[in-house]
Parts: sequence; structure tokens; C-alpha cells
Amino acid sequence: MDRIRIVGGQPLKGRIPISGAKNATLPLMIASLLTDEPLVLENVPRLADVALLQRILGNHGVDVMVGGKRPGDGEYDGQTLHISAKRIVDTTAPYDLVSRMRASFWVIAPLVARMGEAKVSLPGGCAIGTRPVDLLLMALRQLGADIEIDGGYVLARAPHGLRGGEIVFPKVTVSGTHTALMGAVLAKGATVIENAACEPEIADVADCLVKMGARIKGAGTPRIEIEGVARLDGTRHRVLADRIETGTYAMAVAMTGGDVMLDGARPELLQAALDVLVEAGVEIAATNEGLRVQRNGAGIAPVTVTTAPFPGFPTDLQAQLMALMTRAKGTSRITETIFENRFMHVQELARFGADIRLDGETATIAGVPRLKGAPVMATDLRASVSLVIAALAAEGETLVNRVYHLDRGFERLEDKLSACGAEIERISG
Ligand SMILES: CC(=O)N[C@H]1[C@@H](OP(=O)(O)OP(=O)(O)OC[C@H]2O[C@@H](n3ccc(=O)[nH]c3=O)[C@H](O)[C@@H]2O)O[C@H](CO)[C@@H](O)[C@@H]1O
Ligand SMILES: C=C(OP(=O)(O)O)C(=O)O
Repeated sequence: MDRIRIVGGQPLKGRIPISGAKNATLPLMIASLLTDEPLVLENVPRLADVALLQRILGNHGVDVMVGGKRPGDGEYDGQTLHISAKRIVDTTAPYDLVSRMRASFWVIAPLVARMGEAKVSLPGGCAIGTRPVDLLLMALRQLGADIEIDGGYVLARAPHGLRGGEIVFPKVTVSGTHTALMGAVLAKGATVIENAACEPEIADVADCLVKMGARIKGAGTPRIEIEGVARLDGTRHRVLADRIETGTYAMAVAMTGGDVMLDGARPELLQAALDVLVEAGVEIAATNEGLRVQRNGAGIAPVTVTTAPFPGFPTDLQAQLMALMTRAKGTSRITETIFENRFMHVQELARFGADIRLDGETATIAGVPRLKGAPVMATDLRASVSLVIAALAAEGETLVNRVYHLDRGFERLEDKLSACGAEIERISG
């Protein structure tokens, strides 16, 4: 298995191109199941999750052709996927594929909407919490699907098609909102989704669906109204910039000091996180090209932060912020409200000499003057990258094991960081 070797201590200087968002790409690829015409997605990041979803879609009979793979000029440009679900040959998503990536469960909504049935394995266990799918199933039931759970599979049936309905989420859920939206666009009649997730990736998927002929109002707000249509067309859509990748590199620069332009970043997608960085003493400037992040001289000021659904501070940046605060001049508090077990990085950060105390959903981080490199390993994507951030500022060498997690969500991480002066390399095998 590959490992990443980092020798800390170099300030980051230069430019980092921001890739297309993983969390928009995955539901956009899944939306291809809603039409028999080609969907062309541009700015698709080269990620393990994208490759796995290609396989999962392939199992349903979807053809995916990948353009833009040649190395050389423009190698940071995203890929273009030409996706055609002309004929769906299988409405079953099997355990061995779905258990590896949670978002693959979301194929259930377009399959039942278009084909009248779907059999999808319950998603696999995950290192950040229990992550049930009850609210996704509630949404499908509200749209008239008959739901049964048998042998670890969810069977959803709507032989005469889905029908519009009222879906009121008791808590904000991104997966639930994607499911409701993808079911409702092909349902007969009107649907209202209340307490919908407002994450930018929901709005991006809705934009694409509207280009495909869907009738959607209010995506990106807590109330979404959908008028079902009989069929959807193909279209071409460019995936929006990855706000979590943006925030991660901003925190890396905050950690090491330096001056980096995050090309193509869209600050309005992560204002809450940028506000926290400014409070911590980082200079942030939005420009036509993206986001310029600087920290020169001044130390890192401690912060108190609670994660929340968009537009709040994202849970997907919680681990990275914690890594940064290990070196703050004072004590920080970070409260995680979205996932009950998203603190797997705490014990790994301790290997660098960080001083973190956990009490329920709150971590108290007493900043230390220096970190020291160590062998580390994490069990989820954002936790893994928080270890990279710590390593970039730690004295000496760090080996990050289980790089698989990083490859799920960060395109060419070591290339992007080494281009800015970091001493970082992948050790294969
Ligand atoms: C591929 C993707 O886009 N993943 C993102 C998505 O995950 P995901 O869509 O899985 O996260 P949700 O917003 O659905 O989950 C939020 C909370 O609701 C709970 N819940 C969810 C569904 C359900 O049926 N029942 C239930 O109780 C979850 O356990 C969690 O505590 O949003 C999360 C929250 O912004 C991000 O951290 C993930 O990166
Ligand atoms: C938790 C994440 O992804 P997933 O929902 O695919 O597990 C993430 O992107 O941080």
C-alpha cells in the first residue's frame, strides 16, 4: 500500500489549482441514470471515488467515456466524462460495490424513478458515525415507493412510477435531499421538500437537472419545489469548485505560513471557514483568479468553532481545523454536531505531540509550540488530510499510511503541495 512521506517545516508558496468538487461529482454522475440521453460532465476530479462510481454505474449498464486524461499540458484540468445510461440492464447495486462508498447508495432514487424498481445494498459501515438511511427511505416512501429491507438490501418499488408528495426532513441531510430531489424530478405531480440541505453541491446538482429539463425552484434554500416531468434530456455541465479542498489548502497555508493563490476557488462557498481563518490571524483575499491565502510572521490565534450544515462551518473541515489549532497560541474548542464519531484524528494528532482532550462532542485543543513528525494512519478521508497538515509543520519526517483515504477525495495532493515547496512524496508499494 502507498504511503506519503513528508518532512515538515517549509512555508507554502505558489499556486494550487482547485479541482471540481467530489461531493457534487458523485450525485451528478448518479443523475445520469435519470435520462437515456448522454450527460457530459466537465471538471471532474481524478479520484478513487469517481473511478469506483464509474464501476457501479457500469454494473447498471451505463457507459462512461473519460476524456482529458493525457498527462502534460493542463494536467490539472478536470476530466470530462461522457455518461450514457441509454439502457439500464440491471437495477441491483450489489453489496461488494456499495459497501465501499456510501454515496453509491444514492443510485436508489433515480433507478426507482426511471425503472420503477431498485435493489440496493445498505451502505457500508463508516469511521465517522452510524450514518443511517432512514430519512432517504422516508423521502422515497413520501414519493409513493414501497420499501422493504431484505437480506441487507433495500428493495424500492413503484411499478407505476413515483408521485409527488410533501417531504419534511426532521434534520438537515445532504443525502436525503439528493434522494428526494432525484426521485421528485420524474414523479407525477408536485413535490415540496422542507428543511432541505442548502449545501452548494445540492444547488449544483439542481442546476444540472434543470438543464436536463427538470422543473425545480428553491434549490440551495431550505424549501425546494419540484414539478415532476415525464422525461429528462441529456446536457453538458461543469462541476463546481471543491470548497472542502479549498478550505483544506487554506488551512495548510495557515499552518506552515507562506503565500498561496488557490486558483479557481470560490470564497462564497466557504465563507464560514474563511471567517474562522481570519479570526485565527490568516490573511485572505478574494481575487478574480480565486483566493489568496497568507500568513507571515504572526502566530495562530485560538478559535471556538461548532460544525453546522451549510452555511455553517463544515464538518468536512473540522479535522483540518483541529490540526491547525494544535499550534495555536492558546486553547481552542471545536464541537462536532453532524457526525457523532468524527474524532478519529485526535489520537493520531497526539502522535505529533498535540494536546487534545475529548469530552463528548467537544474537543479542547491546547496549542503547543512545536509538533514532531511520526508514523500515522487515519480511517477516513478528512482525518487523513488533517495528518498531512500537521506533518507539513512538524519537525522531521512523517509517514502517512493508508493513503487510499486521501486518494478518495484529494486529486494529486502531493503534486499540488510539492509545487508550493512542501517536501512531500508518495512511496509506492
Ligand atoms: C458524498 C457526500 O456528499 N458526502 C457528504 C454528505 O454526507 P451525507 O449525505 O451522508 O450526510 P448527511 O447530511 O445525510 O448526514 C447528516 C446527518 O444526518 C444523519 N442522517 C442522514 C441520513 C439519514 O437517513 N438519517 C440520518 O440520521 C447522519 O447520520 C448525519 O448525522 O454530507 C455530509 C454533511 O455535510 C458531509 O460530511 C459528507 O462529505
Ligand atoms: C464523509 C465524506 O464523504 P462520504 O460521504 O462519501 O463518506 C467526506 O467527503 O468527507
